[in-house]
Amino acid sequence: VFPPELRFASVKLFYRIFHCFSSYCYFDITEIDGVNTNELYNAVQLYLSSSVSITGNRLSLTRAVNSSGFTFGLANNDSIVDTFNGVNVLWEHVVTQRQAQTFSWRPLPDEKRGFTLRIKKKDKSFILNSYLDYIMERASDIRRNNQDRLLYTNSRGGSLDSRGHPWESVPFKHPSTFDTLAMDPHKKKEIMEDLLDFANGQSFYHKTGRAWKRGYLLYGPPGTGKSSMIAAMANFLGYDIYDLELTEVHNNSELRKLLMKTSSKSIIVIEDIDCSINLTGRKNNNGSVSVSASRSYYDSEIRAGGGCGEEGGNNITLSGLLNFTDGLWSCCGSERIFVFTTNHIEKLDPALLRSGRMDMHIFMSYCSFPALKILLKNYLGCEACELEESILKQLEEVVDVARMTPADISEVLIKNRRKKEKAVEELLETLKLRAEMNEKSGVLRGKNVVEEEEEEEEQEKRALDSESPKQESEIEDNCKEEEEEEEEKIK
Ligand SMILES: Nc1ncnc2c1ncn2[C@@H]1O[C@H](COP(=O)(O)OP(=O)(O)OP(=O)(O)O)[C@@H](O)[C@H]1O
Ligand SMILES: [Mg+2]
Repeated sequence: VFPPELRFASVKLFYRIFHCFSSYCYFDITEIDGVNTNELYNAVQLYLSSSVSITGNRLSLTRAVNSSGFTFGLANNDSIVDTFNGVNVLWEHVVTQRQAQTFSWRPLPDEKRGFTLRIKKKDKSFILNSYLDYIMERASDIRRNNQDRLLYTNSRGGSLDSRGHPWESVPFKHPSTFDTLAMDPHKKKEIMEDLLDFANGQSFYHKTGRAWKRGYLLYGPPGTGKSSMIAAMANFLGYDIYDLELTEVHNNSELRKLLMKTSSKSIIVIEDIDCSINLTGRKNNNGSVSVSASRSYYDSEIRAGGGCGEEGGNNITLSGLLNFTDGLWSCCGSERIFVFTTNHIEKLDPALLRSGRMDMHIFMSYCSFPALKILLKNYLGCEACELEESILKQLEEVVDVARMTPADISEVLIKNRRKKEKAVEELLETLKLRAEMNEKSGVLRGKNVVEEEEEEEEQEKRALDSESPKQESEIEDNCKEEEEEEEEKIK
């Protein structure tokens, strides 16, 4: 009887009047917002899964890819009351059939899903300000607890995936933990406490006006557990790992984009920082110019200066990298840990080692006796007290002089892991042999191992505190010399 326009107008009027008298307001959170996935929808779903699992009679159950846990959900068109700081709200899960699709860039699901949040009008500002933030936070906690860690890599070079992400991820299942990590227990405890302080330190970082991030530099010979330590850190804190391949990054702005696409609660790793990019090598130890290093330094200068960056060329500069870890951009997320590893700390540019850059420098050294005990326990399942007193004593005497890495030792142990006695025997033999060799070579060069170690430490220290402006200008001078020399060679 009524024309459709009039019918529509009267329905609208009816709703207006109804809303004026109603003390509630409603918010729709749809699964797909235009063409984008609505992050809030997923967050609400996860958040409700934790409370719904206790109260609901009919629930939906899902298990995501890469996930080791199940997620409960509100069944279709079901509702639940949630309480936040004494305020009650009602959540309803609304599922309707989508109308036949017209043209769309992306195929949309047949069902249109969404949550409707009903709150009292008087609670509106309170709820909108803090409740939704709280939900996002809780959801990401739940996601992290349910899901296996992820390991991201930028090995694709600068190309993006279909969702515009520069990182590729795989489930991260490295079994290394602080329990299995063989190193001095005091040092280990110190690192674990430092990590915990960091993870629980939101208010501290906020109060002191510092960005919520921390840097660790792991250095030491190959096979001493630097990579294992990173895995242990990730497993300990439940963080994802971003393994940054610097050689795949072409310039500073690409580096910044990569950083912007990392999430909070993650460890950003640059392994072998001395090799992956020519930030160093401007000067080698004794001050003379190292040709291979200076050539690539020179080359990269030309590329940067001439603006003719070839495909695959690498134009990252030290200042770009420092901006990445230190500058304003480094704060575009929070709760992030940067870890750099190197086998040659003395090759690093002093600018990277300056205080405040890397908060903690951790030396991963050759296997010590306390570390050896951990390895024996891990590989043979035997506590030190189960071994003969005399054997233990011999092991203790010889292990430091042998200077074997935990990787070397675990190889010996793994070979005989079924026969404990034989494993320990062989280990002792190998250690003795190595110790003897070290002592001999030390004698031949007129030094003993301890002296050598001291020298090594001194070198490290030199690298650590070479910060004075004089030294910096020295480096610059050297660079110029280097360039001149190169130019001559090229001519
Ligand atoms: N401290 C350690 N505790 C337990 N296992 C270790 C330790 N160090 C090395 N290993 C064993 O040796 C293997 C190699 O160690 P890892 O890759 O961590 O060494 P790295 O210091 O990162 O070496 P590189 O400098 O060559 O990268 C690991 O798979 C691990 O099993
Ligand atoms: Mg490694």
